[in-house]
Amino acid sequence: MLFTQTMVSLRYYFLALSMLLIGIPHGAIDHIISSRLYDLKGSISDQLKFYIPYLLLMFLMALVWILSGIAGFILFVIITIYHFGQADIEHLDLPDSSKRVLTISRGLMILSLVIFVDFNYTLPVIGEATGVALQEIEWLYNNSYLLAILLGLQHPFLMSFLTYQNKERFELSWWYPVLDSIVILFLFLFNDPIIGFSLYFALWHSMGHFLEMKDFFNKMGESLSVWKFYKLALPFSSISLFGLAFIYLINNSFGLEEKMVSLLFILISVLTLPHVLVVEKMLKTKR
Ligand SMILES: CC1=C(/C=C/C(C)=C/C=C/C(C)=C/C=O)C(C)(C)CCC1
Ligand SMILES: [Fe+2]
Repeated sequence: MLFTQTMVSLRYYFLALSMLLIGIPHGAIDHIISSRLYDLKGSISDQLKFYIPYLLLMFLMALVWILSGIAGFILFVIITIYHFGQADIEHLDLPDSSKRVLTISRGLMILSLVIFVDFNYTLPVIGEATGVALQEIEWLYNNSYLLAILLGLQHPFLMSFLTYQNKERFELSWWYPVLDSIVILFLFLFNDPIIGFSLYFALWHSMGHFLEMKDFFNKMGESLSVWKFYKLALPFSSISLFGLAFIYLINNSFGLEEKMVSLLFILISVLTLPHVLVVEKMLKTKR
């Protein structure tokens, strides 16, 4: 119990550390990836070819949130499911149809676990962001833990089924991805959602992305060491961190935890839309 309480009191440090070490940097080299993808040089017109669409997409996402919290949230749910699923499933040697199923199933598992394992905490946060008091929808509230378990369990099941069916492609290790999906399920079921999310975001999502980027650089005849990665990510990571610190300070003086987390949540989603499209293009090009 004491251990759990200590962990919960430290959860925002966990989240900050995970975002600082890799969550933010993994998106902060989108401009470098794009310059390789679209063969952009240092000229102003080439730079604008990246920044205008990228910023426009961020603006668009912010606009959706402003116009309708629920529309912003639904769009974000779709993007997150796809992006989390894709980043984890892409490297598996499976037929495209199985990959598509597993991408959705994986993203659905992770997002549902984040949202439903501790709905007393997350539903008010989402309620604050969307303006819809989800925590007052009785059916949802009463069945949250069941939803977490069902939407969580479907993934290891589908994964076992589809990897076993293709086991000749994996030789002895068809069950590795199954084990991996069970580890994630347990990671979330027995943890605070913020801690579960931080660990998943740093150790699976961002790490997987880093390896894909490294691979992408190699295919382009360049290298990407950890050191080079951080150096390239430094400018935009610093900007994001200053922004976050600023919001944190402002909110702290008004002091409302739900408001702060929900704002963080909206910001993540604004940054995520263009990022997802860059990653999508990178993965398609790599094939
Ligand atoms: C619901 C919810 C959260 C979910 C965050 C998500 C789902 C982030 C997705 C990020 C992506 C897709 C990044 C891509 O690189 C938080 C912030 C943990 C706080 C508690 C409520
Ligand atoms: Fe990502």
